[in-house]
Amino acid sequence: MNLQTIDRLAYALTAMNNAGREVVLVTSGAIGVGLAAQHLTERPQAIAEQQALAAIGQSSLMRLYGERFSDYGAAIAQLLLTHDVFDFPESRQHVLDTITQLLAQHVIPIINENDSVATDELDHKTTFGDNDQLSALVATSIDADLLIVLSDIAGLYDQNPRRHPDAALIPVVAGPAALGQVHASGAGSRFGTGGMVTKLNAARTMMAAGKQMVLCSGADPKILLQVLAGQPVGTWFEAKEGQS
Ligand SMILES: Nc1ncnc2c1ncn2[C@@H]1O[C@H](COP(=O)(O)OP(=O)(O)O)[C@@H](O)[C@H]1O
Ligand SMILES: N[C@@H](CCC(=O)OP(=O)(O)O)C(=O)O
Repeated sequence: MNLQTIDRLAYALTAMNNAGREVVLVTSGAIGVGLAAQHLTERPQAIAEQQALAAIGQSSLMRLYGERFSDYGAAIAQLLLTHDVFDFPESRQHVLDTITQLLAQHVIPIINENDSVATDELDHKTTFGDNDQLSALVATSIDADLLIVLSDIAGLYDQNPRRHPDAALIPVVAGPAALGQVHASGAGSRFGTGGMVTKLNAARTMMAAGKQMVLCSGADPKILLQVLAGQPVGTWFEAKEGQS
């Protein structure tokens, strides 16, 4: 676990919250923290083992967030969601009502997939759903102005920079037609799951809802403050051509 990054994330999100922004955090990490707790170095293949690790890791992850956010004086809450919550209007509405209440009370909702009850239906197949899509689903459902995706990479490149050192960062992708031209592939690290493909799916969801998304490095979460200041960091996905 990268405690310094979590600390900086808590700092940046609290600063945003204090400035009057409504902040919702979608976080991964349950399985990763579970792996560390069980002294494992590789993610197991079996779904049941991964679900058990998520159950172990999620509570530690939240304890950590709880400590860090309270250091900065922010209150947090946990929501664990599965994709089907959004398929049923009543359950979707209950989730939205909960988030609305939390935001009204200046509490920062922290959302992860409820990995231990997630099934292998939908597009989960042999793996869990990805938090890139979940974050886009949440962002569009709550009518968020902006989705910021913090990744292990500085943004979208014209080809996978792990394989092509001469790859160039794409600062803006304006509209679905431009997104259609982009090449991307799967996960870049041992712990990442979806790779760029799932991030582009998230961007597609945001664009379809007429919303912006920024993809940037999560190495130093203070980058969030730069994004909100409109600085040209990472890749900005605009809903339409000519918006940036
Ligand atoms: N065109 C591309 N631009 C940037 N990254 C790419 C691209 N194609 C594939 N990737 C890979 O996607 C990875 C990011 O996805 P992933 O590892 O799942 O990240 P995270 O853990 O942040 O969700 C990058 O580290 C990189 O290896
Ligand atoms: N819900 C899972 C992670 C899902 C996921 O999208 O992971 P990642 O690709 O690391 O963002 C967890 O908390 O471990």
